[in-house]
This record gives sequence, C-alpha cells and structure tokens, in this order.
Amino acid sequence: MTDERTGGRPQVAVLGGGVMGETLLSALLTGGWAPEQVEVTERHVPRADELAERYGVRTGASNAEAAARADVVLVAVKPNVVAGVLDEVAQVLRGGELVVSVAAGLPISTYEKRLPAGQPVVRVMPNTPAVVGKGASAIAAGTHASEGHLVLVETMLAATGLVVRVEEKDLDAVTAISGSGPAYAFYLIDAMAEAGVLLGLSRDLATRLAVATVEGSAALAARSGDHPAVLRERVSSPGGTTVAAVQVLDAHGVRAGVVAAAEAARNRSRELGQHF
Ligand SMILES: NC(=O)C1=CN([C@@H]2O[C@H](COP(=O)(O)OP(=O)(O)OC[C@H]3O[C@@H](n4cnc5c(N)ncnc54)[C@H](O)[C@@H]3O)[C@@H](O)[C@H]2O)C=CC1
Ligand SMILES: O=C(O)[C@@H]1CCC=N1
Repeated sequence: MTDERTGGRPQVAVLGGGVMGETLLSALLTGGWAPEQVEVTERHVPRADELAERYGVRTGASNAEAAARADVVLVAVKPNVVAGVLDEVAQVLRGGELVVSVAAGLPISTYEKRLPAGQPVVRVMPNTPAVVGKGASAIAAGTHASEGHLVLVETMLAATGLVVRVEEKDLDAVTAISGSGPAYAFYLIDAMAEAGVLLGLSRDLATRLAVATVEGSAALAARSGDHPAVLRERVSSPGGTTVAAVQVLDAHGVRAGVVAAAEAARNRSRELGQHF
C-alpha cells in the first residue's frame, strides 16, 4: 500500500530473515519504514520470533502470503533456495510488484523466466557493513524495471551506505570486491591483531589498534581521494619500519593473493548462477 497512511512507502516483504535479511530489515526501519510496513518470512521459527521481538515486525513462514500483501518482494534467501521461493510467490504476484533480490550469482533473466511476464526485477549486491550504515551496494535493473523502481531501491537502501548503479554483467565482479570484501578486511584485522599478540600486546589492545587503524585508513582514503599507493608512500619513511613491512608483504605474495581470492569469488558467483 503506497497511500498517505503509509507515508508513501510501499509494503515490503523480506523473504529470508538471516544475516542479510535482518540487515535490510534494519535499514528499512532506520530509513523511515514503519514496522507495520515490513514483513519477514523465515523458515526457522525461533529466528522468526527473535526478529518479531527485536523489530516489532510481522513474521511468518509463508512466502506466498507475505508476497500477496506486498508491493516489494525482497528475496534474501540463499541462492540454492531462490528457485523454490520464486515458484511460491509467482502464484500470487499481480504484476505490479517489484521483486528485489540480493542472492549472489543468480542472473536477472532466471527470475524473469520464473515470474509472471513483465514482472519488474532489480538485483542488488549489498554487504554486511550496511548494518552500521557503512555498506556498499550495487544495483542493476531487470528488463521491466523502470527508473522509478531503481529510485525506490535506492530509497530502500538509503540507510545502508553507498549505493551505486551498475550493469548486471558487472555484478559477479562487484560480489568479489564489495560483497565478499568485508571478509577480506576482517581477515586483515584478525591477522594484525594476532601479530600484535605475537609481539607482546594484549589481545584486547591489539584488536582495538587493528580495528581503529583499518577504519581510519579507509576514512582517510575516502576523504583524501588520493591513490592508495600515494597514501601508503606517506606512511613509508625512507629506511623506516613501513618499507620493511611492505617488502615482506610483497615477498609473501599478499597482493597476488588478494587478486586470486577476488577471482575465485567472481568465479564462484558465476557458478552459483549456473546451478539455478
Ligand atoms: N551475508 C552476506 O554478506 C551477503 C549475502 N548475500 C546474499 O543474501 C542471501 C542470504 O544470505 P545470508 O543472509 O548470509 O544467509 P542466511 O543463511 O543467514 O539467511 C538465509 C535465511 O533464509 C531462511 N530460509 C531458508 N529457506 C527459506 C524459505 N524457503 N523461506 C523463508 N526463509 C527461508 C533461513 O532460515 C535463513 O535464516 C544469499 O542469497 C546471499 O548470496 C548478498 C550479499 C552479502
Ligand atoms: O559468500 C557469499 O556467497 C555471499 C555473497 C557475498 C557475500 N556473501
């Protein structure tokens, strides 16, 4: 319902209340959606109860029932579950609803084949820092999605952080960089903290220093607009500690490892799409 009683906001059904479903639910509520304008389906009943309690939203197990009440159907289940969920909701869609999916790898064309003809679909690749408003999401329009649908998705994601529009062909690469990317950053933080402990710092202090350093470096990179290599050079005093450290990172192939990791993620994203 998009009338005045709902502040112009469409009714949203979030299908799947896991990590990403909860993140998007929380972003909708932060972005001005009222709890009664959002509904979550979740197969695992204790988890559904937890979300109802925490956010005051209606929860249930029936994807079809929630979709029948919704203007926007937001698919947030694992890729291997998406086909079954679409078959459930396709029966009740009236054609005007927007279907949004965050599932990794699955091409828009496969949604369009399973849904009623002409159904608007927008694909999104978000990431978990969205839960603190520091996420990075890319969105791509399906065949029948209009400018208005993209603007609506941008509004829905407004509280999550950066939102960019991309062509769908780029979403596997986006998944490899920003979708999976928080795991690379946490991997680095964990390794830095572990190194601090090895060097004699307490784990608490080492972790706080590592987190603040990565957070501060990201903020500096974002604000300065300088190339990351220039920012790295500014840390590197001639004959000092940083060049000694970076030389060891290079000798261990860390840069090549990051590139290979991203390629593996991109390839896995493609594979997920093929098993739809
Ligand atoms: N976790 C992440 O960082 C990101 C995840 N994604 C995508 O988000 C989707 C969800 O991933 P996560 O939230 O991490 O997984 P998750 O496993 O935490 O959440 C999936 C939820 O769906 C529920 N579920 C399973 N079958 C269902 C059904 N038939 N009807 C309703 N609920 C059902 C599960 O009980 C679970 O709570 C995936 O497609 C993934 O590719 C996209 C970007 C980032
Ligand atoms: O690991 C995954 O498949 C999902 C997609 C991007 C981040 N998490």
